[in-house]
Amino acid sequence: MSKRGRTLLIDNIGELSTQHLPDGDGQAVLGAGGSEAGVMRDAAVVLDGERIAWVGPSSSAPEADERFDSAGRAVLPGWVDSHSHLVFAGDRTAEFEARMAGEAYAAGGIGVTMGATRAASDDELRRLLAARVAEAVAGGTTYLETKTGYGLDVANELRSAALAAEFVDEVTYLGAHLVPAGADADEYTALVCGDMLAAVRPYVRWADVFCETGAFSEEQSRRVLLACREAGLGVRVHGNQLGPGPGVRLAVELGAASVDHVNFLDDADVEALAGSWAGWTGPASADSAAMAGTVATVLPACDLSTRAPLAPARRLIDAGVQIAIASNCNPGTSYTSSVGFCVTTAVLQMGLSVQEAVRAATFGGALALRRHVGNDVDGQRAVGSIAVGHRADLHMLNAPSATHLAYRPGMPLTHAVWRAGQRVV
Ligand SMILES: N=CN[C@@H](CCC(=O)O)C(=O)O
Ligand SMILES: [Zn+2]
Repeated sequence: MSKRGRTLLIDNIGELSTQHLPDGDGQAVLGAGGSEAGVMRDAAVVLDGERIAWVGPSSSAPEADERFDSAGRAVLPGWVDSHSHLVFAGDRTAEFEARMAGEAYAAGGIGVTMGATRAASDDELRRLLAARVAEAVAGGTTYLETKTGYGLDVANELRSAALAAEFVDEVTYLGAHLVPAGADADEYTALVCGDMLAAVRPYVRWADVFCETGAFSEEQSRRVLLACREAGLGVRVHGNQLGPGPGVRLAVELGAASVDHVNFLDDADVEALAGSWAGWTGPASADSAAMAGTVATVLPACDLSTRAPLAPARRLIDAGVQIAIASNCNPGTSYTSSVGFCVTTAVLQMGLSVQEAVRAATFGGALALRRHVGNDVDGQRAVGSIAVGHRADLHMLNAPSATHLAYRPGMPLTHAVWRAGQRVV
């Protein structure tokens, strides 16, 4: 084994959920009940600096500089949280209480957080961001996306993007989150496509649009997504959250990497999403990122917190759609960064097997961010699965199997976390 960094052998792993399924997408196998593709028993992993250097049976593991005895615990890839909104100040407890008393969620609450965020100093936002990222890591998240979207003018969207880039792995431009009160919708859309986009562009890899009644129409959303794509950003969509609508079909039409929420889907939406995956031959093929379709990202904590019908994750998987599970951490609809809680809910309430849910929150998130492949390409390694050459992002549970995530809901099962080879929990 090459000695590029200090090596660490993690052995006696009772159950290793690699989520590495090179011969196909694996979802059908995982859903078949009992079969566990991508899972090894009595396994070991060797980390070499930031990368995974070896994966195999514990009994034949090579020696390393240091050793960590897992004592039979389960190990998964670190969570890949592909959808969050962490750049904000203030909270919306009163809105949440009103919702629990029967009021429906509406997009307008975003304006409340916009006001608090604009009023906060850079240092205050930095402190809040650092605390939120630390909470996510403590729960096993090792790769994190976050969005702008509570600035909603050029200066504050730029500030949000720049601050986010200091703290997270991927930043998404969400100037098209809400038309600020008093602004003309078409003029604001033009700003989002023009000066605002130019300002944030150096800090962001993605653009997103809230395509929903009360936010941005199909036509406005298309304009924003096309302008952002033209500027070299990958695109994604908040769609079909509050009711049936054009979000999913627009996302597929424009080759979005993901459409997120997907609570209200008709047959045509599911067919469009499935069709986007028709030419995909799985994670191992050379053109795996280029051929990937539109991931449907489900947000179980948001569904519970807004009392929305749960997104039809089971139906999507059965139709051949690749799904992700993410936290959607934000002050309005989902004030939690616990991906573990989302996985638990997906198993208990959405009909996913444990390995399907773990896969969606690891490999699925990576796929939604197009980081599921790559071996030091552009300085990036694959995340979301455990295989040689991938980034050494591991989540060890204080439990013998991932099943305990659902079997022991709400328990603090995170025992240790390595991010890019560094022990962070
Ligand atoms: N739906 C749009 N955006 C957020 C909610 C934002 C808010 O209410 O502050 C979401 O993903 O749920
Ligand atoms: Zn969101």
